[in-house]
This record gives sequence, structure tokens and C-alpha cells, in this order.
Amino acid sequence: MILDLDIGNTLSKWRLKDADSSEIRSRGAVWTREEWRPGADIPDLDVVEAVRISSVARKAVLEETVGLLRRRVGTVHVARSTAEALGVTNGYEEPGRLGVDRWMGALAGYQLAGGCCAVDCGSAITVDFVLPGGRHLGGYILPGLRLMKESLKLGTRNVAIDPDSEAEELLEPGRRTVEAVNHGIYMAAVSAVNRIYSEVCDQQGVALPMMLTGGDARVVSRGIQVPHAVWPDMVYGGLEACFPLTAAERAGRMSGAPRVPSPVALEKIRAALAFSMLL
Ligand SMILES: Nc1ncnc2c1ncn2[C@@H]1O[C@H](COP(=O)(O)OP(=O)(O)O)[C@@H](O)[C@H]1O
Ligand SMILES: CC(C)(COP(=O)(O)O)[C@@H](O)C(=O)NCCC(=O)O
Ligand SMILES: [K+]
Repeated sequence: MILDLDIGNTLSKWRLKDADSSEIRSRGAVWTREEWRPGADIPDLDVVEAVRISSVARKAVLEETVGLLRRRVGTVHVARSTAEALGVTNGYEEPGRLGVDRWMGALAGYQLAGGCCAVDCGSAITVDFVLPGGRHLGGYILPGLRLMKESLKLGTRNVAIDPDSEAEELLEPGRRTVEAVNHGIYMAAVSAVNRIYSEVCDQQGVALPMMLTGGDARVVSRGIQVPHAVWPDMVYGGLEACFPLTAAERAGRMSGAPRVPSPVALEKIRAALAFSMLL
């Protein structure tokens, strides 16, 4: 079995992948701030022959995790943000400072679709762009839905947005504090992502396929106006592409990769942008 780990600021996600069949056998998540102790939520390391890790948690968390795993598992791959990988050149002035989850997402998006807009809706919402040809432009970081809500300190933090609510409802004026907050932060997130996408596609003269991942991807997706795909395993896709272990991975296939969304015509994006400026 292969154990893939995606350690974010809120949740540490894991999945077990069968090295022979390439099937995903199980998956789970634990709070990042809690210690990794063997238990119901932790995969059984006895069956694991290799681990791949993407981590943006504090250095100490990663070191502890890697230390624990190295004692039990033969192969441990830790992803790093580099200046270049898999045909993509990192847009950061200091490439190593780009969050490795963003780098994994950008690499996965590029491997799947060529140029892309990779959006990760987690603790933070990040939006990264890779042009056809592989130039990563850099990106945008804004607070995620939960962080935005907590920062208001209005006592609404425990009332999460129902992931099944329709965007139309979430965009209406709220008539109670919790609704006003939830609708406000939702509006902030989706209008930022829509606008960022249009601005960058306009500036670069290319309509890029958009892919969304992260704990809030499904609900944010409902408010995104352009065609896009939700790809829960996008960060894992980057790990598969960087450290291919199975036959399918060596052939460039990533588990759970969606169909590539066809972007709308650039003229349409530009017309919508111009129209929104008039309002
Ligand atoms: N069941 C859940 N538990 C925790 N967070 C959730 C859950 N469902 C959605 N979320 C949202 O997803 C975010 C965490 O998403 P995730 O992509 O795992 O973040 P990170 O990678 O930063 O740890 C939370 O901030 C919250 O807004
Ligand atoms: C921006 C992030 C906090 C997002 O992390 P997440 O919300 O996925 O936990 C992470 O990618 C990070 O720590 N990045 C380093 C700073 C940067 O990318 O510029
Ligand atoms: K993430």
C-alpha cells in the first residue's frame, strides 16, 4: 500500500492506495493540531510500503511525522516547492517559499490540462495560474471561509455553511447574524475567485481550465460562474506526478482526476469583465 498525506493547516488528510491495482482503499482526516497516534483514524502502517507527503504545517509537525514514519516505512517522499518540475516553472521569486500544497495543485493541474487555474479552498483560499507552456505566474492567497468567519468574532463560528445550499440562497442578504456572516463571507470568496480568474485570463490573453480542491471546494464551486472541475484529490495528484510509484502513475494517470473542463471563449470572459465594470 501507498500512504499519501496532505497536511494542511486545519486537517491532515490521508489515503491508502493499492500499489498493484491503483485503487484507493481507504481515506480519512485528523485535525492537524492533534498528535498522530495509532487509532481508528490512522491508517495501519504495517501494510504501507511507501509514503508521500505534502505538508504546510509547522516544521515541527512535519519533522515529527516524518520521524515516526521513517522508523516504520521503507520509502518516505516529502514534496518540496522547487524552481521547476514536470515542465512547470515556479513563478515565485523564492520558489521554495511557495506553499507546497499550491505547488502540488499547480503541477497536477498542468499535468491534467496543460495551462490551468488551480484553486484550493481550505484554511486559506489560494488561486494559482499556470500558462500553457508551463509558466506558473504566482497567485493569490485569501482567508478561507472558516477563517473569515472566525475573524469576525460574532459567535457564529460553529454554524457552518451547509455545503448543499444553493449559491442563489447564499448570495441573498442575510436576515440573522449567522446568515449575514455566512452570506457575506461566501460572497467575498466567490466574487474574489471569479474576478481573479477573469482578470488574469484577460491580462494573459488565454482562457484557462479551472480546477477546485479543498474542504470548501464543493460549496465554492456553486458560486463560480465559469466552467470548472472539482478535484478533491488534486494535491494527491501532484504527489503522484512527482513521485510515481504504480504503473498507472508512471503512465501519467492520477487517481480521481476529473474530466478537463472546457473553458469559455476568452471574448466571453472579457465581455463579462467589461460589463461588470459598468455596473
Ligand atoms: N468536515 C469538515 N471538517 C473540517 N473542516 C471542514 C469540513 N468540511 C468543510 N470544512 C472546511 O474545510 C476547511 C478545511 O479544508 P482543508 O482543505 O482540509 O484545509 P487545509 O488544507 O487548510 O487543512 C475548513 O476550514 C472548513 O471551512
Ligand atoms: C497559503 C497556505 C497557508 C494555504 O494553506 P492551506 O489553507 O491549504 O492549509 C499555504 O500554502 C502556505 O503556507 N503557503 C506558504 C506561503 C505562500 O504560499 O506564499
Ligand atoms: K490544502
